Amino acid sequence: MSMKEAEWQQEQSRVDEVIQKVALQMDELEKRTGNVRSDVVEIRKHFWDEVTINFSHAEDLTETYFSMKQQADVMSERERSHRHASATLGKYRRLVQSPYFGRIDFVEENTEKKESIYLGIASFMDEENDTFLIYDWRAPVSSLYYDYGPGAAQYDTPGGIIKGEMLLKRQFVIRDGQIKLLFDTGITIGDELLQQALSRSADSQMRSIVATIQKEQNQIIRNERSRMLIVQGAAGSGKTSAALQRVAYLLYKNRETLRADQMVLFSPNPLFNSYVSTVLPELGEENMEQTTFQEYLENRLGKEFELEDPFEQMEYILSTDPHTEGYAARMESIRYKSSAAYLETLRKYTERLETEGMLFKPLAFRGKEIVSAEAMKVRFYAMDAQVKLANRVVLLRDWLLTELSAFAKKEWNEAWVEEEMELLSQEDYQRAYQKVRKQGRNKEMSFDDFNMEKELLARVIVRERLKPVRSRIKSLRFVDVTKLYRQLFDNPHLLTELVGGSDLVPAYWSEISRQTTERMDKKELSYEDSTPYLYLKEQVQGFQMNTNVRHVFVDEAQDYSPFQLEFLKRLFPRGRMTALGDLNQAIFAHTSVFGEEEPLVQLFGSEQTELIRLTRSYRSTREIVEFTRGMVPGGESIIPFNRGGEKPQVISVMNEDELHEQVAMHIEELQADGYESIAVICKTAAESRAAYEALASRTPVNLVKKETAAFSKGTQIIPAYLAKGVEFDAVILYNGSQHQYGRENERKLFYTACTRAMHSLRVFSIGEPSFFVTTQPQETYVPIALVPEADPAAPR
Ligand SMILES: Nc1ncnc2c1ncn2[C@@H]1O[C@H](COP(=O)(O)OP(=O)(O)OP(=O)(O)O)[C@@H](O)[C@H]1O
Repeated sequence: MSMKEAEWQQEQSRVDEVIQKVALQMDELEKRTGNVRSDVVEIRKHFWDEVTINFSHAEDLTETYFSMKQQADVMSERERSHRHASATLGKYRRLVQSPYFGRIDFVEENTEKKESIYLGIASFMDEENDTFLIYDWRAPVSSLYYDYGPGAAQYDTPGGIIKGEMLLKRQFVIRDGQIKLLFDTGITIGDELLQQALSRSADSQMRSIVATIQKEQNQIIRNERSRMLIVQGAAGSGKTSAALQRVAYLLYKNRETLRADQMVLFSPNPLFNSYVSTVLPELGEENMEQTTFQEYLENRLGKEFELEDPFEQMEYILSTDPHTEGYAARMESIRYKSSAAYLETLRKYTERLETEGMLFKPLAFRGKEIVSAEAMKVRFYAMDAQVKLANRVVLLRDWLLTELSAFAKKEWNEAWVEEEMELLSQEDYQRAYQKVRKQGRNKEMSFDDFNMEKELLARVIVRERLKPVRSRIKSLRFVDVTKLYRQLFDNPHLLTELVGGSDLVPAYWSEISRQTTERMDKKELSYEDSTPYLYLKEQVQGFQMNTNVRHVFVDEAQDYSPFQLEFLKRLFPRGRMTALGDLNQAIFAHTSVFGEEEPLVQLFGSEQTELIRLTRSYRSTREIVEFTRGMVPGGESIIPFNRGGEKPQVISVMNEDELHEQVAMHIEELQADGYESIAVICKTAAESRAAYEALASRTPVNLVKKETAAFSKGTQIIPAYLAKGVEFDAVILYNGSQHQYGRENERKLFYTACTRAMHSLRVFSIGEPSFFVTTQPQETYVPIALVPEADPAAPR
């Protein structure tokens, strides 16, 4: 037996031994959870048997309360331990299949003892001698595996840095308890394993990457120093993967203090949420909260306005002829309203409102004015100017509530109240009467007194009718935020003054103003107006904050305006932020925060900010990276992971019919080659729909829309902006012609679409391909021109 075989056998016997021990503990735990489960069921069934119920006297009531509480506590404790045991069981089930993926032998400085550390997705302890048979990949010592090769090495622990020497670094692939692959490796996590991981077929769901985390990704995962961590990484460089492993790491490291619901991920679309939702459960952790910025806006403004979403905005930009009237103004409007300059304008505007210009809506009831807008204004500006705008609004609210009470008092004796009293239905009367009785009891009034009863009934009626006014006051709706925002567009002098001179007013301002007010008249807000509007609203009505959240992850951060990130910072004042993005995939027309690093760094200040760059691209084959990297500035620094495949094909056809015939043929060819996830990526939703209609009769395909919640199996037809963050085995770019992608501002969208491909990329075009393709070096792709077949009858 060779040395290698002997080692292999030794390792296999260790695997067998560990699995046996895990299985044993699993059995015990299963029995225990079974018991706890039946306990919980029993307690639920007999909950009321154990509770003493007696409502006759005050003491009995107290006893009943404590008796119920005790039962509820017992039950929730059992439920908690049941939940915990089920989670552990889930981990053990995974461990018996594949207990670990790595081993390091390490000798700590100044000691002679060599320790072999095996790494898996969860720790496992030998109960007989209290030693770890498997270390969790997130344990402090495990970072040695990701950061070093054999030689001098060190790792951080809560007690300080531990130095020593790594003697061995070994990797395993274990499936169903059998070692399938075993090798010793140097500094990087073996290319062989990574090759294996990356040559697999793309899934409709993302997978965890714990066995092959790269050194620079490990820095993202374990970073705990900075308040703001910016990750700028090429397409497919593992930003999303690193972010998700980071969530798992933080949950492990801070397991006593941090819960999954204290972390929130902002993702590009709902489809993406479902795509990444399996990674954390696979690692034995609960999913963090997931949302989109649009969902947040809807939640805050959806009742007041019909909000345009970012995809509708994209559709407009991409499918409208740039010569159309109003197009240039809209583009400028999007650019300006998403810029830091506009944020500054709004800041100045609110500063100005501190001394003048607040607008209020009068309070009225049955045609009578309770408080006029003017009176509110006078009262507002009579307050101490040092008090912040939003705080003054709260003071005004309190004053309005007292004014309302005074008004109500005067209404009690009005004729309409008497009339209503007479018209009260039996049911309403009873209800009002009950209320009166309740109040009467508190005030110890005699109900024989008819007049008193009448007066109380009148009060109830007035209070009921004034409810909408009261709720208007309480929710601060007496401030006319809509008009305050509109003023910026209704009054050209105001903007000139705020920006500091007419030469600084954005181009097309009068057209921008017309478009904005026209929309607002219809109770609509464009996507570019929603965040600024909400910002102004919060400046005057006070900020809503979420102090529960500790970590905010912003994926595809390049699609956020400086405005939006500023917003997220305010919204989560106790949260650290991890912003992951790729400037080259900034598909929106607005200014990107990743455009320059400066504004992003300024968000928390350079002291509290750290920037990590990822330049290795793992998703696509070397050929696809070599073809696509030339499309974007700085692309030459993108390093492909060395995994080969076919060169991208660029196929030109004559017309739509031919396009559909060819695309359908290629889908079938790719399927025959074993590719399971195939995407036909289109420019817009409109083009996707047309492609679907033409292709569905030729081959089975699914149409992905913005509402689609999860991918179904098979071939997807999808607009490029919804394919963000997602990947496919093979990508067919539906029509990458010069006609479709001839504008410079479509470059990033085109690049984003092409970089979704893992193994195969085919770009079709009706007629000449886009200049994004034809400007690439000839040797990076295979051009195929399908010209009409020559007529055999024609003379040669
Ligand atoms: N260390 C790794 N080991 C194995 N696979 C990896 C590793 N890092 C990244 N990958 C794989 O590379 C692919 C791209 O990763 P991911 O989606 O996280 O990249 P991204 O930077 O977010 O991409 P994009 O910006 O293009 O959306 C995924 O299939 C992921 O599993």
